[in-house]
Formats: sequence, structure tokens, C-alpha cells
Amino acid sequence: MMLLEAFGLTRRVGDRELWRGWSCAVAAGESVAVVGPSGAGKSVLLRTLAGLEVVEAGEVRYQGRPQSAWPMPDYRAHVLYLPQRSVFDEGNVLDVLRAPFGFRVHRQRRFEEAAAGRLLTSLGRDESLLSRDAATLSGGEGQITALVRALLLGPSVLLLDEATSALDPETVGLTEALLGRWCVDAPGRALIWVSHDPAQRRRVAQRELPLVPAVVA
Ligand SMILES: Nc1ncnc2c1ncn2[C@@H]1O[C@H](COP(=O)(O)OP(=O)(O)OP(=O)(O)O)[C@@H](O)[C@H]1O
Repeated sequence: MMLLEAFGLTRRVGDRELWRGWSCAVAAGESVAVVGPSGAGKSVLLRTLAGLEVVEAGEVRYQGRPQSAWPMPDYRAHVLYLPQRSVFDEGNVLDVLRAPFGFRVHRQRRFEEAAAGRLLTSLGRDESLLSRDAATLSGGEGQITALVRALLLGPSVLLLDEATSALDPETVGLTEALLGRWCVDAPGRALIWVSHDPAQRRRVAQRELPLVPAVVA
């Protein structure tokens, strides 16, 4: 069975059709990249797969079950969207990492500061980041914080929307290595990348899923 599938997705914004009849099938253990020109709707597509945008036409399935048949908080905990830029609530990074564990959907999970520390170490940072005010993080520090928070929550599918764009090359390398290991470390995981960097796509993606803009009649 495929982990995440889309069948015939079509999406309009205003009076413009972004894409028509888009389909994909991503298996567990796969790392793939959605590619298309600027404005083609890659972010809208990832957000649609993540259950953050309405599915106007077509169907998304996770573990063979239609997105519409999942309780949405559960679905979004499994299929997690990581934006280019995250806005954090007040507090320090530790507060930001811990906060989602108070949500009902994550009640089976327990926040472990040591696990956060290990992830930070594997991204070339140390625990001093935990005490920093989240509102004053740099773009790259914000991306690291968002990635660590996402991984701590134990998703199955990570949708990465230019999620390493603000990182220095060394940290990009560490992030790609970490995610590559993450994807195969346990069964039932997959990565879907959107990246403008073709070299990054070659490094991280086993194949590309083209997003071709709809033809205007
Ligand atoms: N809620 C919305 N209302 C109206 N237009 C929207 C909405 N969301 C996205 N759009 C438009 O849809 C188009 C696709 O946006 P999106 O950010 O998904 O493109 P993209 O392929 O990720 O682009 P880029 O590669 O430049 O980041 C854009 O023209 C955007 O302005």
C-alpha cells in the first residue's frame, strides 16, 4: 500500500486554475521532490496534502484512507507541513518545542528535553538555543527550531516547503543527512521536498513529481 496518494487534484485561486488533475503516489521510505515554476502552486499543493487547504476536486489518501475520513488533527499530526518561515508563540525555544505536547492530539506523547538536545546536536547546535527568546531567532535558527519541533512530534510524512532555505551550507548538509536517516529509521515514513535548489533535489530526492501549471484556455 502507498503511504500518501493524490488522485486528480485540481485547484483554483480566484479565477485562476493553478493545477488540474494532479496525482502522485509516495511509498514508505521514499524521499521525493515536487518541482514546478514559481507561482505554480507548490506551497498550496503541499498544504493541500497536509490537510491545511481545501481539496476542491480529487482526493488525497494517507495509508489508503481518504483525508476526509480522518479526524483532521490526527491526519495533520501524521502528515506534517513544515513552512519556510514559522511564527512562534511567546517564550523561549524550549517553550516552543514543548507547547504542542499540550495539545490533545499529542496526549500519548511526552516531551523529552534530552531528545530535543540530541536533535540540536545532530544539526550542529547545542542546548544553549533552548533558552533563546523565540521571537529574536534568525531565519536559520527559526528553521532549525521548526524542524526539531516537527521531528519531536513523530510525524510519518514530512512536507518540507523550502525548509532549509535560510540555513548555511554546512547546516543544510547536516539537515539533509538527519532527514535521510529519519526517513528510513522506522517503517512508514516519507519526505516530500519543495526546493528551488536543483542540487539539493538531486541530493535528497529519489524522483521528482512535476507540477505543471494548468493551461489557460
Ligand atoms: N489563499 C490564496 N488566495 C489567492 N491566491 C493564492 C492563495 N494562496 C496562493 N495563492 C496564489 O497561488 C499561486 C501559487 O502560490 P504558491 O505559493 O503555492 O506557489 P509556489 O509554486 O510555491 O511558488 P514559489 O516557487 O514562487 O514559492 C500564487 O500566485 C499565489 O499568489
